Amino acid sequence: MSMSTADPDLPGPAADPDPGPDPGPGPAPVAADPGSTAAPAPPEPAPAVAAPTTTAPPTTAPTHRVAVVVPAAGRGERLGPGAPKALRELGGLPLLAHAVHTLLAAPSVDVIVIAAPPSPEGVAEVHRLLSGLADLAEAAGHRADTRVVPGGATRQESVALALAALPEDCTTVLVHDAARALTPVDLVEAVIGAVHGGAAAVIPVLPVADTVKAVEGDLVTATVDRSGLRAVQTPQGFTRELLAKAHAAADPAAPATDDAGLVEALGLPVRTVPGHAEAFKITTPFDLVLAEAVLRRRR
Ligand SMILES: Nc1ccn([C@@H]2O[C@H](COP(=O)(O)OP(=O)(O)OP(=O)(O)O)[C@@H](O)[C@H]2O)c(=O)n1
Ligand SMILES: C[C@](O)(CO)[C@H](O)COP(=O)(O)O
Repeated sequence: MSMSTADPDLPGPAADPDPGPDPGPGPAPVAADPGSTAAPAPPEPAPAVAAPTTTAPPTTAPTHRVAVVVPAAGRGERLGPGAPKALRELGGLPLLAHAVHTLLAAPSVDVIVIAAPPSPEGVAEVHRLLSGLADLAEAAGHRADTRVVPGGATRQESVALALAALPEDCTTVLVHDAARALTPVDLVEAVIGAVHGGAAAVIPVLPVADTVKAVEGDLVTATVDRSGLRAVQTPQGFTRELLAKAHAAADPAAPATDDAGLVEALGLPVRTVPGHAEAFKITTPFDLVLAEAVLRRRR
């Protein structure tokens, strides 16, 4: 891939004149908004099975490619009734389209593997969405390898299924929630940079903004010292070897809420990099309102 974050060919927002409070030395918001000027191409007939979708493979394949696994199979129960969360709309496009467009705009990302909502309709919808994005990327001269697998019953299982579909030559792997639809491309690049810099497991984190209490029922039992606490985001980055080892040792019956947790369970170190406020996870209806506002401000 050879795409810059400020590529004028891609539909992206203008630089934000008022970026608002920054969480620290994290990356600045970037022009990676898939929804600002163009929607994906009209839906095309989708394949009946989850065949890999490959768009314009590079003419000379590098031997150490970077892959991003995108768990997108969640139902979005906290968002309320409706389609699987990754397929719900934000600014006229599915959350997953926003997330994938950002990954397509990240210069260091070579391969994207999506764990789709597991129903045949969900998988077909993700194929349709990707073909729309591929048209856009190709028109702009960008190349990315995209694959789709049906996701699993838990996030951990969805990630494991996507890992099984990774091309052999991917030696760095990021895991990135479709639900973090507005994550800046610079954060993706920062995580890849940290892995390439020698950290085998890397996660973006933010300080905890609120006072934190321990409770039993409706009674407070303690005020927790939050100075050593961090809220964790994605993308989380790993050497492929370590991530594969962590998933191989994982217990499907007691799934971890994030991939770094599996590395911690091995007793191995996980490094942090500064996260970004706009990489928040769209979980509740209020998060969707917030995301719409962020998108409007980018435009
Ligand atoms: N079986 C699952 C569950 C979750 N995810 C993905 O993991 C990410 C983080 O999960 P979360 O935001 O908690 O999504 P949901 O599980 O869909 O949310 P809820 O608990 O409200 O249903 C999302 O991109 C989601 O699609 C997944 O791929 N497979
Ligand atoms: C992986 C994650 O996004 C890190 O914050 C998060 O744990 C996933 O969401 P969940 O609500 O814990 O399933």
